[in-house]
Amino acid sequence: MIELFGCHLSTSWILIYTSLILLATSIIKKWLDKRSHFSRLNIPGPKPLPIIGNFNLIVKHGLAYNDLMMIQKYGKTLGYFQGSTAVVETTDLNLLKSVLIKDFGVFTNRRRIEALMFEPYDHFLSLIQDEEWKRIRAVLSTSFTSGKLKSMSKLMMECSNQLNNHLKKVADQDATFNGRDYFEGFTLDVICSCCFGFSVDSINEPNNEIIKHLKNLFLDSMTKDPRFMLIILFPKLATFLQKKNMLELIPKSSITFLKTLTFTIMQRRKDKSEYRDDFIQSMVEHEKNVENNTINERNSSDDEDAKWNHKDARYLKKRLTTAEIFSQAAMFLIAGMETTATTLNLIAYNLAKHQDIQQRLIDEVDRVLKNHNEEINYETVKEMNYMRMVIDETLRMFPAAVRLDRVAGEDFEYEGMKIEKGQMVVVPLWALHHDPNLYPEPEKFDPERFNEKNKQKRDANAYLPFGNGPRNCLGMRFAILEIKLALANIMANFRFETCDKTPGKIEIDSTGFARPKIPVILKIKNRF
Ligand code: HEM
Repeated sequence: MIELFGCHLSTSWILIYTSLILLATSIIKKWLDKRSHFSRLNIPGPKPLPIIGNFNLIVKHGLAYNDLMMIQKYGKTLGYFQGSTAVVETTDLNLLKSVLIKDFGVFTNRRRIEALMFEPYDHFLSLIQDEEWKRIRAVLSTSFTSGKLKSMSKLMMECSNQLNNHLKKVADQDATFNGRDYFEGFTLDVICSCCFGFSVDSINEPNNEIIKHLKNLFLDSMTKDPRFMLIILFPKLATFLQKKNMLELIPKSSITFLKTLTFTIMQRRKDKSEYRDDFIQSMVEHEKNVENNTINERNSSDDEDAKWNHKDARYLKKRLTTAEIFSQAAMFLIAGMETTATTLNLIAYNLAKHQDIQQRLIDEVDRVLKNHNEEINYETVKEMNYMRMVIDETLRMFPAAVRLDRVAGEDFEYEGMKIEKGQMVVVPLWALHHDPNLYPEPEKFDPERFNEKNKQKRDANAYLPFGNGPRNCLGMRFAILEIKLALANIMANFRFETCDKTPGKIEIDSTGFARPKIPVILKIKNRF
């Protein structure tokens, strides 16, 4: 027993008090460091709170709207704290050019989230770094050439016909429908067919075992799932819990099931008992080319093949392991299903609200198809230029991923601001696409912003729905093709209309995707 300020305290109480004082001192010290962090680097921004940094702003306004408000308040480049993580955010077009293209050597990687480094996330193209990323991206890019996309377009059309059958039932009953359910069904079918190597009609088969396991691969984002919030706010704690098996993010049974399925499909392709024009087939063929030493720099190449893809033969001479291939198929599902479905959903909304624009699109589809025997395919949708303007403007208003990021691999100076090695740089796509200096009346749906003349006038980094530079979206041309085929097929048969449940204005939720806060309910009418 010790006497302190007239009180008798046991040794254990003294230990507890001392620990609390040390903890409080450490929190205050970290907070003071955080408060001066960005002013030291000459970067403006809001002052952080202890522990949560500026996360309260994100919770209050939502990720996308908060980005927009902060850019308006602090200028085109600012710094803030997302929990314990320091973030520099920019819509400065010159800095964007440096980060995404010119100084790609410095900004090669995205933020690495250690807690996510378990199977299948550990090999995700979007999360891996440096040499591993270069090797895997080079091999994967052989699956997204014009020739491969043309072959996959036939599989996409099968799924689009399935979607039309479902929409026809809605139209025949003069019913309303929730676009998200239908378009997610379609994009899930497309990824299963083109990337995992099997056909499915997920709207008709919601209890299909494979579909259930595939859906388990999704981590609901940011503010919805407390586990994800833990990863973002306290990455070190999340990593510790994950390594101790105290934080299960994806059921192990689903990982084992899907991995076995991929192995089986690959085996069938290798022993030639099955052939399909899909991603798995591309990977099996690549493996054969490596074994036979028949790799050329681009197995199939034309001017349209993505300009950023690595052509380095060193990387192309490597094959991917089956675990790596499974990982990429899972990544395509996560990167490609919701993004593409949301885009289709919001195109449908924009068209229902703007009947004049929808009519112009229908006229284009009818004209092109009339010239080509009514066939919707890889070539005919290429001629639908107005459709591309409608898609581009929808992705401007609602970029499916509302931000992207890079991490500085070394110290970097820009106009007196210092971006330190290890610093995460975020590009807030929503804020960029709603900048009234780049897009007057940003809330207005106006496809003319994307006619050739207007496009020429704009800086290439003012429009980034798929990112830019060597680390841009690998599936960009896949997604645009998928959307065009589905939209052409829909417009050839139906027309979207609003109903009394259609939202007057779209607001998005705080998840980091352009997910409408309330369901987009529409009507669909038969054209004939
Ligand atoms: C409308 C649909 C889509 C949108 C808006 C979209 C958007 C994006 C964005 C913004 C990025 C980050 C780019 C950057 O950091 O510069 C990205 C990365 C990526 N996307 Fe997409 N995406 C879409 C569809 C798809 C599809 C269908 C696939 C696959 C089939 C896909 C595969 C990927 C991959 C693999 C990456 C990571 C690339 C890398 O790190 O090298 N995406 N996407």
